[in-house]
Amino acid sequence: MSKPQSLKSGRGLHVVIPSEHRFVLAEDALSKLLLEDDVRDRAVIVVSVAGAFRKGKSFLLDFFLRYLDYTYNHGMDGGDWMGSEDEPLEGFSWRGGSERDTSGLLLWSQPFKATLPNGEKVVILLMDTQGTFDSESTVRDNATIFALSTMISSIQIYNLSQNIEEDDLQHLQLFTEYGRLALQNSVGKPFQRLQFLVRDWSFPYEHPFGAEGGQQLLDKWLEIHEGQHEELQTLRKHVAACFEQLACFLMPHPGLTVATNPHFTGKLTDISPDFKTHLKQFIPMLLAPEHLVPKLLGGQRVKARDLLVYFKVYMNIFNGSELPEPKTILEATAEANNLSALAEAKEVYDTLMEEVAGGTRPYLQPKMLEQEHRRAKDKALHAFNSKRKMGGQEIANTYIAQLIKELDEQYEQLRAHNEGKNIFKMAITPAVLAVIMLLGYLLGVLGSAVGVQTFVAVGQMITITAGGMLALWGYSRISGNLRDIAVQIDEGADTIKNYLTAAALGQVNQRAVAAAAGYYSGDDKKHS
Ligand SMILES: Nc1nc2c(ncn2[C@@H]2O[C@H](COP(=O)(O)OP(=O)(O)OP(=O)(O)O)[C@@H](O)[C@H]2O)c(=O)[nH]1
Ligand SMILES: [Mg+2]
Repeated sequence: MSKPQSLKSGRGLHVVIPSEHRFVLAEDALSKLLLEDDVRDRAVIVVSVAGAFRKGKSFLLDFFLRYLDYTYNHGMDGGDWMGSEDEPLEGFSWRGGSERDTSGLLLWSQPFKATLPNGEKVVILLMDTQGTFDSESTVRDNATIFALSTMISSIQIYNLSQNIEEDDLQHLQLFTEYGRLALQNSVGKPFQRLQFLVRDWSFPYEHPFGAEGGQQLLDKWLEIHEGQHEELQTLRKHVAACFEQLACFLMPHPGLTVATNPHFTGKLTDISPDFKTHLKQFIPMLLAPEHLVPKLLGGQRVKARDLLVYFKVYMNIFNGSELPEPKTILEATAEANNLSALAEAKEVYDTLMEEVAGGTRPYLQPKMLEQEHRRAKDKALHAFNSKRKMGGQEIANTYIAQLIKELDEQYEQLRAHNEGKNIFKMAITPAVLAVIMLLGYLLGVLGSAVGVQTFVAVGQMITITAGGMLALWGYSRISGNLRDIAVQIDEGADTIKNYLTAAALGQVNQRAVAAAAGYYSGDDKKHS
């Protein structure tokens, strides 16, 4: 048998390192740890502790280390694994104070080799995590660390202070949902065991310290009953659907020295006996050989060398651009408010425009249509602005810009649709072009009759050009291509039509004036 390793020679190995709100995998360190000869082919048990910062996570893990060292490095069983009364607590870095300590993810540099009751050789890895909700981390940072540690571990300990509260469950929902997205098409429940651990539990007269009281409290919290608001039900169903096993343990307060004395070094003498008693229950409950939970993915045991691959894949996903950005509750609510106001404003616009330019309405003069668009747009903007929204004007402004863009696009479509209704206009362009062709032809005939070749050439050119335009216009109208050119031809034909109409009317007027003048002069003669 190999010589037992000393805990003192181990250390917390930084395997996921934060860097400017992204996380970097320390691949070399992780490979060295997981690809070691007698480790790589063993199934892994990964025990992680996660939760809010400054709540004694690393401190707790150092007691895990003592138990694991005693049981698996020294092969001892049942005795006093906690160590001597005045030995400082060492291992993963922990300390008092209000500033966060742990960053990223750490694994203990010495994997503990264990044998399950069925003879299977496994390896236990302890994971310490960056606390959530410190002043430096974004929602995305918190979600990434929590989700990643939940995905990698077979037991995730959710470390809570004093009680389980609704927002603890809401954060759990947000973070596990983020992890579930990253796992994509996993079948069944995506994660294994979630162990709630309530620190400083102060109501043992309601639910006693330990696993039983914890289970009572957890059952109460996760209960779904009739009349409960749907939102609360969804949250509870989500938590239950994410984990294979859920459990809870209530820990007593460790005493004022632990909580407040800056010179406290972790000596057992300074810790309340109640706390130590419950640590002695809690830790073997998770780490004794018969309670170890090997890491499973897709129903298969994960070996240490596989874990390395999973780390790499997950890190790529979290650092990539596929996952949506997790948002603060305010951001998400503001977005929802603004989106619903935007939808209502669009409805106002659609209803007003439907009345004047809907499918069953006749063709409308473009100028009138534009006026109606302006009016409906103003009303829509007014509807958007008068709706109460969270998030302030700055966020609202981005949605106003989006609303204006969408309404203008809608107007463009209505305009094109309106043009399509103008049958008269559809007939004008080919008629004008046909008249021009005819005029060109007549000019050619006249030219050859009087023997002026220039007239013949100009006439032919006019006929050919007008014919070409007619063909192009027809092609565009049928195929929908070259719409700009067709619109220009329409405009040109319209101008020529107006000019010809004006000219013809001018002629008619002149004749009428002349006829009237003739009538009166004839009359005069008659009357004279
Ligand atoms: N009240 C109370 N304090 C505790 C408990 N366990 C440890 N502490 C104290 O909490 C402080 C923080 O301990 P850490 O283990 O560094 O806390 P952490 O959660 O790892 O903190 P971060 O790494 O910053 O997230 C230390 O002063 C511990 O003495 C507990 O059960 N209750
Ligand atoms: Mg810590």
